[in-house]
Amino acid sequence: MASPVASSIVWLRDDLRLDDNPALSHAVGLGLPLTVVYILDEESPGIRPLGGAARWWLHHSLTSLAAALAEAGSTLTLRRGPGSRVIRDLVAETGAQHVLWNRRYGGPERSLDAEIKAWAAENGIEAASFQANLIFEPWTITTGSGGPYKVFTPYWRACTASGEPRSPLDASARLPSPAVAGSMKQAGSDALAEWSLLPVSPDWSGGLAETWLPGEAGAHSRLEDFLDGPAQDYGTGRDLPGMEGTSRLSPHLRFGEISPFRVWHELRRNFPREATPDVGIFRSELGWREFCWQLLYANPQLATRNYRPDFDRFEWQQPTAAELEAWQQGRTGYPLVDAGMRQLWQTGWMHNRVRMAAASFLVKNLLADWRLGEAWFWDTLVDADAASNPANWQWVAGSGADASPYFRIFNPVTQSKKFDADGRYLREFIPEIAHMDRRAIHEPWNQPDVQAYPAPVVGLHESRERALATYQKLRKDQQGQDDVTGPEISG
Ligand SMILES: Cc1cc2nc3c(=O)[nH]c(=O)nc-3n(C[C@H](O)[C@H](O)[C@H](O)COP(=O)(O)OP(=O)(O)OC[C@H]3O[C@@H](n4cnc5c(N)ncnc54)[C@H](O)[C@@H]3O)c2cc1C
Repeated sequence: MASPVASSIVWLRDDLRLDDNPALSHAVGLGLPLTVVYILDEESPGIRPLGGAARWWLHHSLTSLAAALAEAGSTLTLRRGPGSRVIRDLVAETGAQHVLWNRRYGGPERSLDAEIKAWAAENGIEAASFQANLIFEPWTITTGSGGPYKVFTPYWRACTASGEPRSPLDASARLPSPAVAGSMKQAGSDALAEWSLLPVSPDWSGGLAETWLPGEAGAHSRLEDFLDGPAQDYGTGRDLPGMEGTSRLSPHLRFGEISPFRVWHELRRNFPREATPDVGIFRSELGWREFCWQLLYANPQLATRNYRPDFDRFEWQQPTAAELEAWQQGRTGYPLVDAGMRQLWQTGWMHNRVRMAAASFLVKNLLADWRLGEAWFWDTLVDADAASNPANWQWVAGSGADASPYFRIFNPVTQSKKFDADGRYLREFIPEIAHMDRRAIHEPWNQPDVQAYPAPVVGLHESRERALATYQKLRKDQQGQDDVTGPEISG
């Protein structure tokens, strides 16, 4: 049997793109036959299986990636199984001497990558990793004492003071071919359909398909639309759920269909005079994404453990099945919460301001453990992100880093009047109350013609008092103090 010629493997993970993909660029530089693989790994220890909406996204994103690779003269190999076993198999099958990937930052993923690197070193194979998905890698931004930041503002100041991020790398029009006839085998691939990533019975994905175009082209067109419009007025527009005031790049960033370096530099190119306040605010939102990842890097258990251990004794209440269902299905009787939860179910996405209000309602008005909400979002968000989801849930719950203080209880009625004054967002998602005028729609229980819409599952006043009393008990237990400190803020 002819010995295989040298070749390389690029293992794509959360970087489903050709543009600004340093691992792919490195492979192009090597010029060797190239196997590009995506591994569906639901077996390696600690890897969190994707939720339903993310599986839907992944299916379509891989379809789009495969087409882009084919256009560049390559192919996408799909394999399922534990990452380390699959990579070893592929190396054996193709004779690859280089295994290349862009770095991930979650605990189990890092262990897996380290294991493969060690195995590669023992076997004389080059395993090289690259920076692609975070602009500021967690270990590069540390406090004076060398630890991770716990507060966003100084963290972001340190990031932005650390120099201009590198320029993005353009995609190569041509990738090395995947096989060399006669000497190197082309790796066999699973068929995407075998992975059953799409929902079947029932197929709940119609609203997702109407809303999104997963893949690199969809990501770039979202960015262009944003730069041409909402970016100019982001500081105000981002708070108004009834209009498209934000970028909606989150699922594209989650799956790495667009590089944060590309987003950063496109902002620079479009707004050359140093940032209007709106651009600065948008950039700092990208910073929150980076901050969440550095939190996860330092706290791999962020989705299961309180960041602040004092919250371990917080007396969350198990919501009744009816309460939890009402929240999940958008039937709490509070229009802003319900519109958000219905938007989530229909489109796989929810506006940030409404995420905060809906999350606050669950953890404060219903007094449910934040992990219940985090798990629901994990299953239903197309942008469900291993760092941003738990970090934001803990932020709302008060148990997280730089968190909103527990006594900050969003009032869904005040929020709705303030940020959706004319009720446009509420009308879009709650047909039962769409006929009400802009004053009535925020408090439909005061209206005579509201039969089709549920009555509130809890009273805002009592549930707020209960939440504050529970928090006060925690503080008392821990500090021997009587008082709940801090001002009362209701939205
Ligand atoms: C309870 C809760 C759960 C959340 N779960 C997720 C999640 O799983 N995945 C996720 O990407 N975001 C999450 N967020 C943050 C935020 O709501 C979304 O990133 C944002 O709504 C996405 O819309 P956009 O792309 O239009 O954002 P834009 O306003 O256009 O912001 C641009 C980008 O900045 C990042 N970003 C903005 N706000 C935040 C933030 N608070 N934390 C981290 N990154 C941010 C996102 O990558 C976003 O795409 C959550 C927020 C809350 C309150």
